[in-house]
Amino acid sequence: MKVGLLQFNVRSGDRKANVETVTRYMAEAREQCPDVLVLPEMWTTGYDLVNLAALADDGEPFGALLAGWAKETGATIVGGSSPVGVDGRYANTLYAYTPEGERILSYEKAHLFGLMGEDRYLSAGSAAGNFGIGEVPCGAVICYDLRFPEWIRKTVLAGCEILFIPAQWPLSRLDHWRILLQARAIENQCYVIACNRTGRDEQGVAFAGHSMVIDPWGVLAVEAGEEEGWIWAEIDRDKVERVRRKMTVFADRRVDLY
Ligand SMILES: NC(=O)CCC(=O)C(=O)O
Repeated sequence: MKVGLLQFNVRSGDRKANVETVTRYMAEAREQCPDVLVLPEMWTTGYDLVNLAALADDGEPFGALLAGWAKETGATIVGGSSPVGVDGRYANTLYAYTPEGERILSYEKAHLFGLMGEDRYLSAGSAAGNFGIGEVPCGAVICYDLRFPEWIRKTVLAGCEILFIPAQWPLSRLDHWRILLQARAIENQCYVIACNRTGRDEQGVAFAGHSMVIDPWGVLAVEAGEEEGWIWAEIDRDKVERVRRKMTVFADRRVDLY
């Protein structure tokens, strides 16, 4: 499975510019014959939460754009997230689409990040983000969800060999980003595919980039720097099976204790 992660400088409040950027990169991705493409968190609008009512959509055209790119590239798209509003309730929502343009996941971020104002403007989701890419069981969480191992373990116990994590994670906590991603991969013995944004927002906050793919043994398969663009990795599903067989963490859990 060939996976591409796109990190770019998301323009706050400028949906048109962000869509243009991704459209340009999708044309580039097609040349790579990808299986899966991943986008960052809140890539359509950034964190312009004060203007949420004007910027959010009801799932369209966000969904139609992703479905179109999935068909155009022939890849499953794990489409990062966007503010989606229904009945005056807004959620940080992740969609995924098959290459045929069928939606296979709608996941709402479960843990709202107060330091970026999410708790004041957004509603939290409460359903786990399990889905499948063909026969491969996958899961997804969004950014701050990464700090909640219980939530991710629940997703993995429901069946997950590849965990996707779109993010807008600041450069000032790059060490947390890397350590937590590796820990989630090691403890859950699954691939972690984490796609972060780059650049600075309008308040001058710098974002880390450093999108990465980590294998089920915790080894970095690929890691971006801070520059914009695609990074690519090959996922070997057998590796998950080998690691889980070698070290029987799931069978060894003390479910009588916790
Ligand atoms: N967008 C987010 O959820 C950011 C989370 C974050 O920065 C953290 O340190 O956690």
